[in-house]
Amino acid sequence: MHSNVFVGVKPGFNYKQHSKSSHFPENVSSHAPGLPSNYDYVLLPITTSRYKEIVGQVFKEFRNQSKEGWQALRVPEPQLQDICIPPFNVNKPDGGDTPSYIGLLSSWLELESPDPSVRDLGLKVLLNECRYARFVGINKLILAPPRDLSNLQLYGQMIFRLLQNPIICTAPALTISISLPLYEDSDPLATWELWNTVRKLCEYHSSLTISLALPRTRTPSFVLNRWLTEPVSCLLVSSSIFASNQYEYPVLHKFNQNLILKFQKINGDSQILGNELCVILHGMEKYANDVKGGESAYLEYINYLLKKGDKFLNSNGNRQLMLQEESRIMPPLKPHSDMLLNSTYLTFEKDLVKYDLYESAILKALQDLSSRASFGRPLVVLVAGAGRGPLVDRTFKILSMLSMESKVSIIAIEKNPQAYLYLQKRNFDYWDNKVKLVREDMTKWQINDPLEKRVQVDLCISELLGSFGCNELSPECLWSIEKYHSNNDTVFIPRSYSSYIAPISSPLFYQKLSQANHSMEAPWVVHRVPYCILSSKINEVWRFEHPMCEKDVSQEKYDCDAVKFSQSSMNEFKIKHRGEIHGFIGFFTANLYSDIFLSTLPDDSTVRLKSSEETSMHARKDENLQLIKKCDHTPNMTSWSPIIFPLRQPISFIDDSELSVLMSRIHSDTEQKTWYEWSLESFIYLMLSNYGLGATATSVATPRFMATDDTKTSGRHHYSAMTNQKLDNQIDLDQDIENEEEQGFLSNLETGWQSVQDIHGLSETARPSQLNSTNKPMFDLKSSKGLDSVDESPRHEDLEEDGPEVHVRVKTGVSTLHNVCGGAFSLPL
Ligand SMILES: C[S@@+](CC[C@H](N)C(=O)[O-])C[C@H]1O[C@@H](n2cnc3c(N)ncnc32)[C@H](O)[C@@H]1O
Repeated sequence: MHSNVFVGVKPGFNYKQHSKSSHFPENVSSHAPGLPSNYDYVLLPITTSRYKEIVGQVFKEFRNQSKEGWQALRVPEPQLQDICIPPFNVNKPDGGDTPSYIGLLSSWLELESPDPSVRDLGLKVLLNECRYARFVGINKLILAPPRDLSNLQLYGQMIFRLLQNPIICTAPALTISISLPLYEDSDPLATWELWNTVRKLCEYHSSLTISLALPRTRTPSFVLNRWLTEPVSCLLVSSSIFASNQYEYPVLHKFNQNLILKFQKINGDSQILGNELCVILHGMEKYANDVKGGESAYLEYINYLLKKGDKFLNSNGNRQLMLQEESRIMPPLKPHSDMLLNSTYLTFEKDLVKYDLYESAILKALQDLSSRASFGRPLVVLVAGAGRGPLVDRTFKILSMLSMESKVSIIAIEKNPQAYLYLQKRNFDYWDNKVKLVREDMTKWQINDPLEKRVQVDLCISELLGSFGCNELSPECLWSIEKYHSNNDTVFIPRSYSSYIAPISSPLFYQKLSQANHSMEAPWVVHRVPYCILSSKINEVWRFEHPMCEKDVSQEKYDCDAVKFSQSSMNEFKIKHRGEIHGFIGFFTANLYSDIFLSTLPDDSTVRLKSSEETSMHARKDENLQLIKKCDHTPNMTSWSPIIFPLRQPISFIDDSELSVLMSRIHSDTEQKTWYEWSLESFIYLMLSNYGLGATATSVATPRFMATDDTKTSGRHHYSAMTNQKLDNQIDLDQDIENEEEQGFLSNLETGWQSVQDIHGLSETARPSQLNSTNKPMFDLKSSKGLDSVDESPRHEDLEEDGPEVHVRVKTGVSTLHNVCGGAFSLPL
C-alpha cells in the first residue's frame, strides 16, 4: 500500500536566461534535464521575469498617467514568452508517467504593501497566473510569505480576496499553499503563528494550505505536533539540509527522516480535504558536486526514504493503521433511542480485542461468583443490550470451559427488533435454545411486576459504552437493572467507567465542520482526524460505578441520596505553548472486572484523576498533590474513536496559559433527555510590581483585557447621571466627601463584595447558621477579587511603595456555554 506521498523536484536551470530570450524556452518540459524520471511533480514558476518587467512597465505608466485621462490598472495576461510552464505538454491525455506540475506564483509582489495600487497590482498578477494554471490543469500553487510582517492583515486580506475569486474556488478548486519555514530557532512557533493569523483572516478557507521548508536542525516536538494537524500540502527539502553518509551519498539526519515519516503517516488523515502531500526537492544543482551520484542521488534518496516509510507503515504492527477507512467526522450513535444498523453491529464484532477482554472479565467474575456461598439455584447471567449476540457467545464459551452450563441461566435482553432476529437464530443454531431472549427496553423490563416475579440477576454483562463512556446512556440503563433486578451481591461488567477530556487544536476538524455546516455546539466522533493535545495532562472528569448505590434488599431502599446521572466538573489545564483551541477531545476507560481494563486514551497519556480510594492505589501524586497516572490505549482495540466537543469559535491563547473548563452531563427527568454542556475560560499569570499603586505588569505577556481589582478602585467616587444645574452642588458635595475621607470613615473600609453580602443579609454575623455550618462567607472575598492572586495577595493597606511583586491571574478569554439545554445534541431517555 502506498502512503500517498508524492515526490517533486524544482529543477535548477536558469530561468533568467530563458526569460531574456524572445522565443519560447522549448527545453522546459516536465522532465527536468539531468534528472532521472522517478518523480511525480515538477515545481516551476508560472511566469518568467520577462513578465515581471512587462508588468512593472505597465504599472509605471499607470502611476504616471494624468488625472484627466485616468484609467484603471489593467495587468496584461502573460504571453507565450512570459510563461515557464508550456501549455502544450501539461496533462496530456496520453501523459502516462509524465510528471505533473506545481506552480510557483510570483514572489516579487507586495501583497502587504500599504499602497492600495501595489496590492491591487499583486492581486491582478496572481489572478492572471491562477487563470493560466487552471487552464493548463495545474491545481496546486505555492505562494511566497509576506516580507513585511507588520502588515500581515493586509496580506491576509489580499489572500482572502484571491481565494474568493471564481478562478480559485470554482470546482475543482485550486490549492494555494503559502511557503514557510517549519520553525525558527529564535521563536519556534513564530511561523506557525504567522500561518495561523493568515488562515484565520481567511476563515479557515479549505483552498489555503502550507508548504513547509524542513529545517537543518531537530524540530521541537511541540512544533512538529502542531504542524502535523495542519493542511500541509508540500514539504520543501533543500539539498543544503542533507549530510553525506560513509559512502558519500546524500542522506537526511535521523530527525528529518522521522519527520517525513510522521507526515507520511498522517497524510491519509489530512486528506479529509482531498489534499495530498508532496515532498519537493530543491537546490540539488548547487550541491551536486558535494556528494556521490550528483543531483539525482538526492532524488534517489527521497524515493528510497518514502518507500521505506510505506514499508514500515504496512508492516504488521501498523497494518491496521493503513487499512482503516478514510478520515471521518460522525455524530455519536444513540443506541438507546435509535435502532443500530446491521453494518454497525458487523463493525463492532470485528474488534476481537474488546471481546477477548470481556471474555477474561466474564471468566474471572464467574469463577468468583461460583466460589461464593452455594446458591442453591442456577446463577442468573444477564447480557443487557445483547446486539447480535457476541457477548452471549463469549459467555457460552466460558460456561462450557468451566463445565457450568447446567448451573447458569442466561438471559439476553435487546430492544432492537432486527438485532433480535439474529439472537433468535443464534439461539437455535449455537446456544441450544438455552438463552432466554427478551425483546424489550431494559429500562422498562418487569418494572411494574411485583418484586417476587422480577428476575434477580447475579451477573450483568453490558457494553453500552460510547466514545465518552457514559454517552450511550449506560448509567441510566444499568440503573434500571440495579433498581429492579439486583441484590447486594450482583456483579456488573463493566464495574465502572470514566470520562476524560483535554483541550485540542484541530484546524482540519474545525474547517471540515464549518464547511459542512455541521453544528459547532454538538459533540462529534472523529475517525483519523489529526489533532494535537495542547495540555500536558488529560483530566478525568467523572466516573460511574455499578452498582451505583448500596441496596437494602429487605426494604427495597437505596442508601444514597440521589442517583447522580448528572455530573459537573471544573477542569484546570496548563498550556505551555501558545496556540489556538478548537475544542475538547473526549476519551474513556472502563474497568470491566478486577484488574481488566479497556482504554481509549492515547498511548503514554498523563492523566489527572478524580480522587477516590480505588484510584489512589494506582496513582501517584504530582507536585500539586494531584493524583496522576500514566495510561495507554488498549493495544489494537478499534471499537471507539475519540469524541470532540467543539468550540463555536476557536480561542487563541499565549504561552503559559491556563484553561479552566466546565464540563457537565445533565440528566433531566422532566425533559426526558441527557446532554452535555461545556465552556471555557483562559488565563495568564502576570507579575505585577508595586501592586495596588498603579501596578505594572512585568511579564512579557499582555492581557487582552484586565479585570479591575476592587481594592484599587475603592475610595473613588462614582457619579450618577445628573442634570447640569445640579453639577455645582455635587462638586461641593464631593469636596465634602474628600475632606471626610481625610478625616476617616465612621466604620472600617467596606469592599463592594462585603456591601453585596450586607445587602443580602449574608454577612457572617447576619447569616443564619444553618445556611452554612462551617460559617464560611458565601462569597469568598479573597478569591473573588477581579485579579485572582496565586499567592495570598497582600491587602491594600499592607502595600509599601516598593511593595513586593505579586503574581496575578488575569482572564484572557471566555467562550460561550455550548449546547445549552441540549439544543444541538441530546440523548432521549
Ligand atoms: C453498543 S451496542 C453493543 C451490542 C453488543 N453487546 C455487541 O457487543 O455487539 C449496544 C446494544 O444495546 C442495545 N440497547 C441500548 N439501550 C438499550 C435498552 N435500553 N434496552 C435494551 N437494549 C438496549 C442496543 O440496541 C445495542 O444493540
